Amino acid sequence: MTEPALIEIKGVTHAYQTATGPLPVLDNLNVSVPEGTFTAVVGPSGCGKSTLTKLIAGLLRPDRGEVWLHGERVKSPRKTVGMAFQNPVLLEWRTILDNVILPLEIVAPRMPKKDRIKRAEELLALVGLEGFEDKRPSELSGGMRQRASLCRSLVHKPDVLILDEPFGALDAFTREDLWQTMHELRRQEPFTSLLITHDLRESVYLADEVIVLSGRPATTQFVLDVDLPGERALDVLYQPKAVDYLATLRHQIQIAQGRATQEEAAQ
Ligand SMILES: Nc1ncnc2c1ncn2[C@@H]1O[C@H](COP(=O)(O)OP(=O)(O)OP(=O)(O)O)[C@@H](O)[C@H]1O
Repeated sequence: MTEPALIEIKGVTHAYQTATGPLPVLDNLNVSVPEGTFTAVVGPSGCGKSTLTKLIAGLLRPDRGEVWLHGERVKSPRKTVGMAFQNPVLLEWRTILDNVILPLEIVAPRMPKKDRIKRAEELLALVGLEGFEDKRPSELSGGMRQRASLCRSLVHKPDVLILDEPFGALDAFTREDLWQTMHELRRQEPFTSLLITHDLRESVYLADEVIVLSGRPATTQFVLDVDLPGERALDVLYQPKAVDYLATLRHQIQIAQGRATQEEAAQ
């Protein structure tokens, strides 16, 4: 028997209740993320990508269908999910180290303080923030704050790391640095991740599989298996295979936006 995937979205349908009536956002969506893999989700703006992350984290309940995490049905917020967003929301009254430690205070209150500090310091060193432990968030650049936020989302070793456009607000060079940091983090402490992004290059560089969602209400329109080496240098994006992937994804997004057809994509 094959192991169930770590994240299983089975036939999920969801609508928001608005003043003008229900707004259908997800329609019979099926997504499966095996343990240890990195899945990226792309799709037109407003199609329901963030809604999907809230369902996985247990912050929303689907109208129909089921969300499973590690063999358990998700019915309420989960401590075993780490999340990082476009805006890192670090607490200014805490140092960088204390910001990173915060999830351990909630999830592992009995963990000795020295162990919490050691764990946070190790992660900060891994993302290149050694020496910045005692700084306040406002003393760091945007890219450094996002690195600290990644440490905070991983400090309690969550089953799954959900990344909702975490690099979207960064300049292109900082973003590429962070992509490499993600590969390094994954190598040092493997985790299962679901990344929401608008950046197709980012999806191909980071993910093992890219899921293209259709326009709202979203369903799975296309799945790309990224057959590139696990350890990727940035130049991989200029190799013919990656360039083909990017062209395919661009076309699929145009289809999702209603600007092209599957027949045109096949030509
Ligand atoms: N709490 C809410 N109540 C009502 N409508 C909502 C709510 N949250 C999101 N929506 C609407 O649901 C739709 C999907 O939103 P969602 O944030 O999931 O899309 P998205 O694909 O992540 O968007 P983007 O790519 O622009 O970040 C949007 O039209 C949004 O306006």
